[in-house]
Amino acid sequence: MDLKPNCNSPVLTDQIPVNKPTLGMSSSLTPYSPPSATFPSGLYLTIPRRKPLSGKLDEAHTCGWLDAMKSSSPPCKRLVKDKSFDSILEEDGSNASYCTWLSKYPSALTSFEQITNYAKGKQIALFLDYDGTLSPIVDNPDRAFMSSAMRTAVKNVAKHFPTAIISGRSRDKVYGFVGLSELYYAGSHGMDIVGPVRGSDWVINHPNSIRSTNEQGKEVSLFQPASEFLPMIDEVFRSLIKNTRDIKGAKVENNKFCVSVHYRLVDEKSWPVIAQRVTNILDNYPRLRLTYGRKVLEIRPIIEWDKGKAVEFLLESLELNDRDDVLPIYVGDDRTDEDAFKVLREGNKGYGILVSSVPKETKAHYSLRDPFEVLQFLKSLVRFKKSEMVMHQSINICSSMSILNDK
Ligand SMILES: O=P(O)(O)OC[C@H]1O[C@H](O[C@H]2O[C@H](CO)[C@@H](O)[C@H](O)[C@H]2O)[C@H](O)[C@@H](O)[C@@H]1O
Repeated sequence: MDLKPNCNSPVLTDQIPVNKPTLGMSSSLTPYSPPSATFPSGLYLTIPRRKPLSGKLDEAHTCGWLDAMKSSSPPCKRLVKDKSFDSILEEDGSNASYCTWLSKYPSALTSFEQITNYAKGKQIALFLDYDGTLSPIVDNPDRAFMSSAMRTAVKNVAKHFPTAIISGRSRDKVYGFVGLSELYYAGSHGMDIVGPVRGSDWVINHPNSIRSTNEQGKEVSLFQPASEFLPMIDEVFRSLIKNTRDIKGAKVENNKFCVSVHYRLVDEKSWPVIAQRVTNILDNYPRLRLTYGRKVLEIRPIIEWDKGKAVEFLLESLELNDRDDVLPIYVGDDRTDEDAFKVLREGNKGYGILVSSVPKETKAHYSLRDPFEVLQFLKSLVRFKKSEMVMHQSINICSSMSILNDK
């Protein structure tokens, strides 16, 4: 995983690689651009960068990323090979740790009543990550299909609640996997959003917003705050392909406004090589930064934009932002989802739900173990909504009858 085991605690903690303080910096360290900020300059993170060391191996620099890459594996895997992480957890008593962790981040299923009590009379807005949340993590990123049961569940929640998918993938690719036109989609970690043609002046008149039409010919608003980076990202993508071609198992994925370098299928012995090649290339691109996810290094523009900003942007577009009668819920499994959890927690806006079967430090409020539990949660939301509708209908019938009786 993206989070590093802490020797003294069973909880995996977020670790920014050493020797590279300028990269992978949490956007939380930079203030949110006020609505009046002009883009693109208002969107840039001012990240001081090291000068590239021409032609030299920069070991310390690469080692930081190598540590991060290693930490994205289950902590015990290096000790006990060829066992599933869950069975390892049971063996070393960490299941108890998971239970302790659950008391801080309760299951959204067992706490469902608490969630819906708070949601009563409110409009729920649902934000869903894709990989590891709606689809299980698999070796080949091109085959990360969601089940038809999950598709049906997402389709059903979208009938009752505005629903958006926010993914690190390119928007087209994630749309290809999900295939539901009734949702909103944000690809490239929120740097490519298709939303409704409404919202505040800030959203509508934003210099990075344009009117467009979607696959169904419907008018939509397209927000791409990193559009000027497209040629650069393309160049880096090609360079990464060329420079990792000889590393067995390495896979470079073009996510339009960011690039993923996968090392899930790369022998651990070659991880230093991957880390070195990627950081060497990035040294030539001071306007790009490196972050990491689940056995993946992610290269993206240094703009101050992430999944948290995407949630705020979509809420604003849906005219649901900063309203007491709205409850946003974000479900995600990865480090990049923490930006969205943070926005919801710090703004006291709604609930973050972390999908994880191991204890992790998180800004989420609740947890779910895996995509199967996500499916149960989505189904429960639909049942809750239907029961609320039935209750309202009964109340309406009763009051109409009492009006008639009065007459
Ligand atoms: O924001 P997300 O939708 O969670 O996207 C994050 C990355 O997800 C994908 O990679 C992850 O899932 C793959 C398929 O299960 C797995 O093979 C890989 O190891 C995971 O890191 C996607 O391929 C990446 O481009 C996204 O950045």
